[in-house]
Amino acid sequence: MNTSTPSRAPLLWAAGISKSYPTGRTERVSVLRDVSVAVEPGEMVSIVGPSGSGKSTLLYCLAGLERVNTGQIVLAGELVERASEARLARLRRDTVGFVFQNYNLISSLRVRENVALPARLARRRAPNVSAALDQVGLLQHARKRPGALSGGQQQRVALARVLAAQPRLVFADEPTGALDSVTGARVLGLLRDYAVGERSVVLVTHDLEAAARADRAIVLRDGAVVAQLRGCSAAELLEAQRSAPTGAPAVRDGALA
Ligand SMILES: Nc1ncnc2c1ncn2[C@@H]1O[C@H](COP(=O)(O)OP(=O)(O)OP(=O)(O)O)[C@@H](O)[C@H]1O
Repeated sequence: MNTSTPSRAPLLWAAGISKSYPTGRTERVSVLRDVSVAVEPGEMVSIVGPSGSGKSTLLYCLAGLERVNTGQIVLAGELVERASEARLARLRRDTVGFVFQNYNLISSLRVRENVALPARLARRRAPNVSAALDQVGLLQHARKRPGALSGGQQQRVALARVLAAQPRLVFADEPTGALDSVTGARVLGLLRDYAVGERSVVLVTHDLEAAARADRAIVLRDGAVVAQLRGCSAAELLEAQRSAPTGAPAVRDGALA
């Protein structure tokens, strides 16, 4: 693993991170092993791997939502391990947007209030809620409550909430999981377009076609990075997922972070 300090300042940099959970009084299950990742400004990175390989856990750790056991994460210039809970909460509020797999919308608030909330909490000036809802094709549902929407519509509200807040780093956990292929392609296009300038997107997905639209794909197996591919096809990702041996990261285009 390359754990040296990066030459260009990435928006997100993680070196040698490991994460385990207790499964009994003395036993632990190891979910992430010695994972190193860097995300540059303007980059869209996808994380793929079999079910249970640790994709969501990695996303949560990178976003500062889960603490790691070992290793370092630098998020927007801040060393996450050293940050107090309060500092970490501010960092997440000001820098990070997260599209959760289960949407995490507030059921008592209307759609437009849900979308406005993170931007308001971050004290950003008048978030453009209507534009964000329009981007995901849900402007006509702005006054409804989340419970009146389908799962796929709620997923798009969760994305609109992030788009309205305009964070520098967007983390999206299976953002097309509940969507039909046309709507899924539209959502991916929005995420793709978001990753420009100072802004980056990190995406977890089972959909290898979706993953291949990122600038770089990270392949996880058994909690370890087994390959990182830049500008690859879905077929190449499938092959990498199948064939790369655990513990021996494959690198293409010198893309290993
Ligand atoms: N809080 C926890 N306590 C114990 N084990 C956990 C916890 N969270 C995750 N795990 C375990 O970590 C492993 C990786 O889970 P994770 O959800 O990160 O995988 P994934 O690749 O995102 O899976 P999927 O594609 O099915 O969503 C799984 O075996 C899971 O059971």
